[in-house]
Amino acid sequence: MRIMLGYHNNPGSVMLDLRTINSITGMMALLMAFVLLGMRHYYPRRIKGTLLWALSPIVGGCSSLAYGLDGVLPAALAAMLGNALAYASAAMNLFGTAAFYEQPLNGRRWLAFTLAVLGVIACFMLVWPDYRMRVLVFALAMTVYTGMHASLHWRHGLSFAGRLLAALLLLRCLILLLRAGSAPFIDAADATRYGPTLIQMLYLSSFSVGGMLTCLGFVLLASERVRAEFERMANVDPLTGAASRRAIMQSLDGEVQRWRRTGRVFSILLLDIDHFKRINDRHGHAVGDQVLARFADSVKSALRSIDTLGRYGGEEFVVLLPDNDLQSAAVAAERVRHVVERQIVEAGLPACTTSIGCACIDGSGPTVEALLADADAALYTAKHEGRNAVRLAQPQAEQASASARR
Ligand SMILES: Nc1nc2c(ncn2[C@@H]2O[C@H](COP(=O)(O)OP(=O)(O)OP(=O)(O)O)[C@@H](O)[C@H]2O)c(=O)[nH]1
Repeated sequence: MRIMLGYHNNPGSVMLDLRTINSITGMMALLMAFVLLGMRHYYPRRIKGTLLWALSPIVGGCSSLAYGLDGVLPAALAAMLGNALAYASAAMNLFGTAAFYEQPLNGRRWLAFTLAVLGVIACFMLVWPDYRMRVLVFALAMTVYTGMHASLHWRHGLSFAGRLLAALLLLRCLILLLRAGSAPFIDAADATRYGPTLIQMLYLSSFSVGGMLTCLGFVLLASERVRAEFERMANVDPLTGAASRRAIMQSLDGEVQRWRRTGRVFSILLLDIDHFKRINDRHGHAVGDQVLARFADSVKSALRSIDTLGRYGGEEFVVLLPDNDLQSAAVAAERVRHVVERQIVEAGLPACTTSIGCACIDGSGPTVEALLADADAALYTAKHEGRNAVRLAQPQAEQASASARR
């Protein structure tokens, strides 16, 4: 089937031919590449692969240029250079994606594969000149690259952008297979890069329009990751891995709402490392940081998976214990106190203990602030009575009569 893409015999109309469309989309892909290059300066360092993604369309553009040097350079050299750069561009996309999802890929194996493919294409160019075989081998090898790339996005990109990229790349695979399947029927005498057949048009568009959409997908994917990363940074304390103060306060608020709706009680523990200032003063701030991180790990190891540890500030932490009354919270607190005391020494860090105040929503006021104030009062008692101890909040009526007695 042959199609005509543009007619210029009507002087009033402006029609674009395939070459123009390719040039425009190629330029847009380059623009996306520069957007990615610019954006990556603002990405957290943990986001990998974006440099390779940004370089890929640039190398792809060089590949098109190299094909266009036919006539300036010997035809075989221009074609081989174009092919090599096209594979380099595909490899950059593939390895960029592998780095983004932190999936290992064997670079040597892919290099060997690419060199073998280029060797075979060179043979069909110089030893047994056969344009159809060159098209077949090039398209099949590119299908392998694109298929692997699509499968990475399919398996690891569970977001909208990941799925979009997987679908785009699968479509490109299909077009490449069509191109490979049609290779034996190409009219070799008439074979030009911009030949006007439908498959040729789809094939070239899969590189130009498809390349531009892939770049757009990369920008979306990276933006999604940046948003998730910032959310994680806002919700997780970087030193200890515990929930940030903002996140734990949100969890406490949610738990109070749940209690109001369902009546299911919960308790909190307020923990404070004893004489932490001394550890800093004697061993230095860096060791103090290690103690804090180890402390958080130890507390987490003594909790259930549904409990949440949050850093309240400095060396003070809060634990949310869903479905716990005050007595079971006290049992959990004793377990935490023992585990912390043992594990920090076992880790080779300066010995330290913790004081813990427990409060239950049932015995406290019906707000997060009242609950924290009760736990704080219990913690104060634990500190006051010699530290390394667990104390329970007194029900408010008892507190009132106790302060009246004082
Ligand atoms: N290394 C380190 N120290 C911190 C951090 N945040 C707070 N601190 C230190 O924690 C210490 C808290 O000291 P204090 O509030 O006097 O309490 P303490 O020495 O633990 O005494 P008690 O609570 O009464 O047992 C201060 O020296 C803070 O500088 C941190 O992120 N890293």
